[in-house]
Amino acid sequence: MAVQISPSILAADFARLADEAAAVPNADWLHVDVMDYHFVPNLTLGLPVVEALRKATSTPLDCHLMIADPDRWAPQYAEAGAGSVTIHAEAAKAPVRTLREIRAQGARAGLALNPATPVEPYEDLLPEIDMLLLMTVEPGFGGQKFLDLVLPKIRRARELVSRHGGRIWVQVDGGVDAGTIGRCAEAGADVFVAGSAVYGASDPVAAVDELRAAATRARG
Ligand SMILES: O=C(CO)[C@H](O)[C@H](O)COP(=O)(O)O
Ligand SMILES: [Fe+2]
Repeated sequence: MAVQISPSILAADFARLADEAAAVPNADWLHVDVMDYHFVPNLTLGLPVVEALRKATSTPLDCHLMIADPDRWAPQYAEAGAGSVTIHAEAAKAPVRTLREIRAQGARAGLALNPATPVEPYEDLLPEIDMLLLMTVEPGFGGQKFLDLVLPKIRRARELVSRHGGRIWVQVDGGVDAGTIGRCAEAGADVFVAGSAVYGASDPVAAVDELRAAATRARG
């Protein structure tokens, strides 16, 4: 699968979200970080903002739910028109049911793992998902430093996914920039979230192009 870039609006100006979405027409997705002050010590936005953003842009929304009760809320994000909805393995109590409900609403279903959460215990869930999100920072805040210790897990995730037919995308999220994206791509990631590296750049379009080129080069 070709490299995909998903700029995170966490690093955008929340007062001008429609303009910020329009600022990256070359992005494959818009990454929407939903935080609830419970699963992570930060609060961002919820369903009404996702509904408004969906109407404001044709770029598909990649919703990353960092919330304590994804089983209750995730299907509603799919219903609101998100193209992809990702729940955290550490938070979901009924992941099989929730992932199936996301898919039943027509969205891609994602499973996210914190840096210290191993991938192997979730192998049996792979048939239920379309994307595995590997956090490369502790979730909760943008602008953190990329954690190299996740690189071996990206490799193991790519191996597992390949064994299951290679249909599942491997996404990395946190501290991804022109300096770190190559290592992620080389390890097997194919979808790259970047907040600060895109919205903190003077030319967000050029930043997306540069990230895509660096990841594509690293994959060889
Ligand atoms: O999920 C997230 C944080 O929990 C964000 O998507 C991530 O941190 C992106 O921001 P940056 O590229 O600045 O690290
Ligand atoms: Fe995220």
